[in-house]
Amino acid sequence: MNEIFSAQRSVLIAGVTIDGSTVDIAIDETGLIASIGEDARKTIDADIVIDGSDRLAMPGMVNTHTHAAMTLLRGYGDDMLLQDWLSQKIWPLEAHLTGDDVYRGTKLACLEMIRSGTVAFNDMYFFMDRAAAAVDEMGMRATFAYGFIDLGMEEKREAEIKATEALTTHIKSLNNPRIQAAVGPHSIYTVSQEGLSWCGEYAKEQDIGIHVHLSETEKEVIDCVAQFGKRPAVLLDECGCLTPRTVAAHCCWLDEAECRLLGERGVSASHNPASNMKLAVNRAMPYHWLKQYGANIALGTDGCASNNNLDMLEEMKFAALLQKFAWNSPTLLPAGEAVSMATAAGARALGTGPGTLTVGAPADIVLLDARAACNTPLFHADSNAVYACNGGAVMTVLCGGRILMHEREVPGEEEIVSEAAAAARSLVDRAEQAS
Ligand SMILES: C[C@H]1O[C@@H](n2cnc3c(N)ncnc32)[C@H](O)[C@@H]1O
Ligand SMILES: [Zn+2]
Repeated sequence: MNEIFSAQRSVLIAGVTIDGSTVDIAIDETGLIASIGEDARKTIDADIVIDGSDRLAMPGMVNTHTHAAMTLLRGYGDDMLLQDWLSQKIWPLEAHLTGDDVYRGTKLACLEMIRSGTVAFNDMYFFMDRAAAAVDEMGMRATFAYGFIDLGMEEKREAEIKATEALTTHIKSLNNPRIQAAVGPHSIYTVSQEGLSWCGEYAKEQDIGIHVHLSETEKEVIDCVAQFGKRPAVLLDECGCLTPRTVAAHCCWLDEAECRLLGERGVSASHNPASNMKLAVNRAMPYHWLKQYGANIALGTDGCASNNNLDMLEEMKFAALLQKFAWNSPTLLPAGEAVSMATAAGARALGTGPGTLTVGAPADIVLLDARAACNTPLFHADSNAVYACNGGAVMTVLCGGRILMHEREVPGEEEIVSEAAAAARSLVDRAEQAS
């Protein structure tokens, strides 16, 4: 059994169901889908054969907004207002984080994501070299941005610039096609205009993406208009931070003109419905406007302290339900669109491929249990995936043709869990001793 996890080999998924038809998926040793069809098994002499009977194949999911190592803060502070939650609970604890904590927390996050069908994620946090090491070991894809926060102080800005440059240099030196760097200005309320402009220019110069929080709360918009006389998306745009490689998380309080601006700039909006409802930001991302103006609308969970898990199957349901409820329209964001947000749109946001099960695409593939209660009866696979199932229905996960989980087994799981639990305990102890 363990052999199947070890190395990159050619793989045949035999007799699996896609869109109601039974097909084979052949994956070559470079990790690409070589053929899909009734006779795909004849096209390769596969090293590994996965039995696809009783399995539904879907593209691997992409979580476009995470703070992965915040798994260690799961349940540490709940049921609070965003500003209080960040300033009273989260930031004081994060002040004690170490690189080892981030490594262990990110391993736990990867484990959780793999177990619920996610193959790639867009991360903003600290000690990102250690997060990258965790992702490399787990075999996933990720984009890493150092969370740039200067609070308007020039001295701090210099330090954040150095940290951003160091991370970019480090990630580029890894030369790992699964791991990318991005620039991570935290938000317009934690980064000065000088800082934002530096981020925009640096991303352009380095030819990398931008990962930012945008219009999460009404307070962010009101304060921005009072201070700068313009709305947050306009400010970001003037600082060069709205690009086709920008992922803007939340986007709850955008007005129609800002949605048009995001569409014009080709920005990806990451919808984070569970976090938004938990922190009661009190407005749902205007999906209809973003769609109308052609923004790429993807999906994310946010960190585990505001969700409190990383299950993208659950997140699809939250997205579909929140949009319908908030905009009073049961036809808004149907199941098929929710699946596209979690797969193709996410892959487009991070540039990891088409995010579809097509010949030539990276073999980022999830196999769901067709026999699970949540998949019974099976009238519409997308409907069950979005409205009935959660990550527990995920049986097998491949990323770039490599098998990361098979029949719900992930190598090293027990150790990852126990080390993360110990790291979380020790982090809280250190913070409490210091206070
Ligand atoms: C990268 C930084 O972003 C913080 N962070 C985590 N969740 C949110 C959120 N919903 N809104 C704003 N910031 C957040 C992390 O706690 C870290 O300090
Ligand atoms: Zn966030």
